[in-house]
Amino acid sequence: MVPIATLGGVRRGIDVVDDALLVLVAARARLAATAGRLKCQRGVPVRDAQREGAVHSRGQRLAARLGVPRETTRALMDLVIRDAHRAQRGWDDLGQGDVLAGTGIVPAMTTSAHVSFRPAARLLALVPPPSRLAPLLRRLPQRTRARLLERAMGRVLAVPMAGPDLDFMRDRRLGVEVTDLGLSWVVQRQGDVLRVTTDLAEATVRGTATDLLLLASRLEDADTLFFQRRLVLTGDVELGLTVRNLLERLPWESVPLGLRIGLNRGARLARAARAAHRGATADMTSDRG
Ligand SMILES: C=C(O[C@@H]1C=C(C(=O)O)C=C[C@H]1O)C(=O)O
Repeated sequence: MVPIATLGGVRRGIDVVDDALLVLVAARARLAATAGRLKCQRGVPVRDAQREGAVHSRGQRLAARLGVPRETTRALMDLVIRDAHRAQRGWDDLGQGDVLAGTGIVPAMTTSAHVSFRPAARLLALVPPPSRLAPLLRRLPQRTRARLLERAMGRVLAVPMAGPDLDFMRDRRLGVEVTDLGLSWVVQRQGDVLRVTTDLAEATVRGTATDLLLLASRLEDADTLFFQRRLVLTGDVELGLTVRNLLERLPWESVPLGLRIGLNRGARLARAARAAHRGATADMTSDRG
């Protein structure tokens, strides 16, 4: 029998998620401190019940799509809003923004609580790069990984599959290789579904997890990614070019909204984390130099 994921492996996954949660909570508090400073400078009250209501509603809308219970969402949003108030303490106590406005007097907190993008970049640099997640993913049995990819492709490509766009994929074998995760699959259209097979690929799309996610979420277009060679096609040229053309004109609006939002946020986070990692590496190099 194929072993199911181990408890130790699952717990390492939970640790990664917990780390990411705390990084996001810290980033939110810093942004809230900046919002507090800006409101104080403009002379408007730091607390804003209307905005808090909107924050709760947005959270509930996304939670409903993701299947997160209402109560969990309510409690979580309450907690982070309370944390924002804590981060804004000082601006709130001044409560005299309108008095200070126009006087040229800048409260001391402007400098101490000032939030630049560098601390945000430092926080993002804590998000584990895909290469650190690779061992975790590789622990999943091959069959589970294959089913996950089949389900993801099934959802993203449901509409083009129903039309003629993907007819060319019938009985053709396309490889997908995620270089930094050390993972690869060969996909074949069988009937009206895409299946992962153990046969050799005729053509392969290769790229990092972040670049493939940027492609899937449409934050960067296929043309740019291939032109800059961040995505590379190898093997059967004709099949490769057909796939490339298809990627360029995939009907993005046909992807379910919840999935589009999830992909978009995931891709943005991955891109920002990658930029932060590169920045951190550059910093370390220049510190040494
Ligand atoms: C961060 C802000 O300040 C406060 C904190 C909020 C939050 O945590 O979302 C929302 C409204 C304000 O009470 C803001 O006005 O955006």
